[in-house]
Amino acid sequence: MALPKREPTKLVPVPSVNKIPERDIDKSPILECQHLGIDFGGLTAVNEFNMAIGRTEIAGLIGPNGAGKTTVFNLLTKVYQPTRGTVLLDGVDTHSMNTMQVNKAGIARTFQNIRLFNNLSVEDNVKLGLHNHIDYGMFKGILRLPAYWREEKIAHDRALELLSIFDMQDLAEAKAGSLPYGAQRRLEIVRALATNPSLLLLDEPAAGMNPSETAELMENIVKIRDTFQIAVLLIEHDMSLVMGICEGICVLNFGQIIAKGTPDEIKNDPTVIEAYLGKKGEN
Ligand SMILES: Nc1ncnc2c1ncn2[C@@H]1O[C@H](COP(=O)(O)OP(=O)(O)OP(=O)(O)O)[C@@H](O)[C@H]1O
Repeated sequence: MALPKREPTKLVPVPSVNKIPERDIDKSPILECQHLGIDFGGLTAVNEFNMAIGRTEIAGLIGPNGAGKTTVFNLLTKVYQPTRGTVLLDGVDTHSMNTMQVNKAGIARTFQNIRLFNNLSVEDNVKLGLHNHIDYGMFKGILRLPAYWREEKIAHDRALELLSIFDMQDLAEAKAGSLPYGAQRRLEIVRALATNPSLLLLDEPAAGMNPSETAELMENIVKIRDTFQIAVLLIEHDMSLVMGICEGICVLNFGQIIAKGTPDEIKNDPTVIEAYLGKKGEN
């Protein structure tokens, strides 16, 4: 399947990161999941998962431990093939795509447990994400032709530009494994952004962060959405983050959607309170 090549978005200054726009979901969703489900032997981990996400929406996927949230991410990124249902990315069925093809088509993700190349530099970790989109060419690389150096310079400049989102450009030469925990989480997001996604999946981005790091992360997620004009779907247990920046929230319990709505609707939904928020101590 021929996928349209997307130009990387130019970074532009963001006037305000506090403005939450109207949900644009009805205009034309970037992602649609229809009757999505997966069984592992006798266990139905996810069933009848129906969700649409607007092109510049920040959406949340919440639910108790084991509810099926990461499994949904694994279905969207083709780590798992669904047992049933359809995923449409920008209207295109991802059924026949593998993980790499889904990434090229526009879905990038970070992981619950950080997965960086610890012995590579920060810059090289970002360049690995850029690789999908820059044509180094084997012979150009081996022979170190001028075109190789031109593309290498483009990759270097783009990596620093992306790192500057989190003010990490001065850390470009540091080993990824030497960074503090919060910075490693930020680097994972930068590396995902380097693949030029139209939908960014963040699996517990605030895990292990202190409240001030989480507040900064919230601003940065909004800034990323505003700058790149992309959609973000995040899994998070930190309700201040979810309720603070998500426009639409989907709640899973035992693999089933039990509620969907705006933060206010979710906060006041008795099923959610009983299944999840109540148990978490009225966050
Ligand atoms: N590869 C697999 N084989 C068998 N069962 C699996 C597999 N992956 C996930 N599961 C099961 O599917 C269910 C959902 O797991 P999942 O990790 O998606 O939950 P989660 O909502 O992300 O939980 P947490 O918040 O703890 O990360 C669990 O019962 C889990 O044991």
